[in-house]
Amino acid sequence: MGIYVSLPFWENQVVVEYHRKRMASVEAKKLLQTLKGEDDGANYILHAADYSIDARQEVCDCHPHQTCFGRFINHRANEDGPNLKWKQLVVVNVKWPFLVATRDISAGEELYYDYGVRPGDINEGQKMVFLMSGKARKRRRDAAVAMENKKPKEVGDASSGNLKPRTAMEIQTQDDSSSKPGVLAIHEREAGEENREK
Ligand SMILES: C[S@@+](CC[C@H](N)C(=O)[O-])C[C@H]1O[C@@H](n2cnc3c(N)ncnc32)[C@H](O)[C@@H]1O
Repeated sequence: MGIYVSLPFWENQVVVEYHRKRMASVEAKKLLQTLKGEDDGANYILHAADYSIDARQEVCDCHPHQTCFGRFINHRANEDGPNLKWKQLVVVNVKWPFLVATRDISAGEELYYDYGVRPGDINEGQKMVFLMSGKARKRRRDAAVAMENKKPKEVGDASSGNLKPRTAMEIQTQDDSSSKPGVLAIHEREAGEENREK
């Protein structure tokens, strides 16, 4: 589940309070030792400087009939452009964590903030499968294509086991009648040779 907004927000506007049970960070750290996996809700605990908010439960004693929307907001790392960041605001002399828009947010957008965790380092041994943002997916695709373009292609007669690595190859459909239809062959393009595919 994630949170999608039905109204627009503008940059720096407070979107939601991360409100639930407040506890000292020392206490939260002890609690984390007892939580084994993400099913225990460890990722619903937000750590501020000297206090933490335990939002494992949907409701809290002071708001027994209201859910905390902040606890449903998913993670997106800062480099992938989350649209929220958390900020402490003082309410009646007490600091509380709020989620504030990092840019204008349009109605219909999903909310994200950076939990400050990275694959491999979440709460010592706990696992979180990281969803990839569209941008991160594109970066990975582009990197794969760049790698593929750099890689020397191997050519030759596979049946004889006589594969010769070559670079700067052109791959086109086999047009030799003696070969099986549809099999790909690799032809080295001579300088000035016409492109046989055209
Ligand atoms: C604070 S909750 C966020 C709301 C959660 N999606 C839900 O439905 O209750 C944190 C949990 O959401 C999931 N989550 C949040 N961001 C994620 C991401 N970028 N990739 C994968 N799972 C994510 C993980 O299961 C994590 O333990």
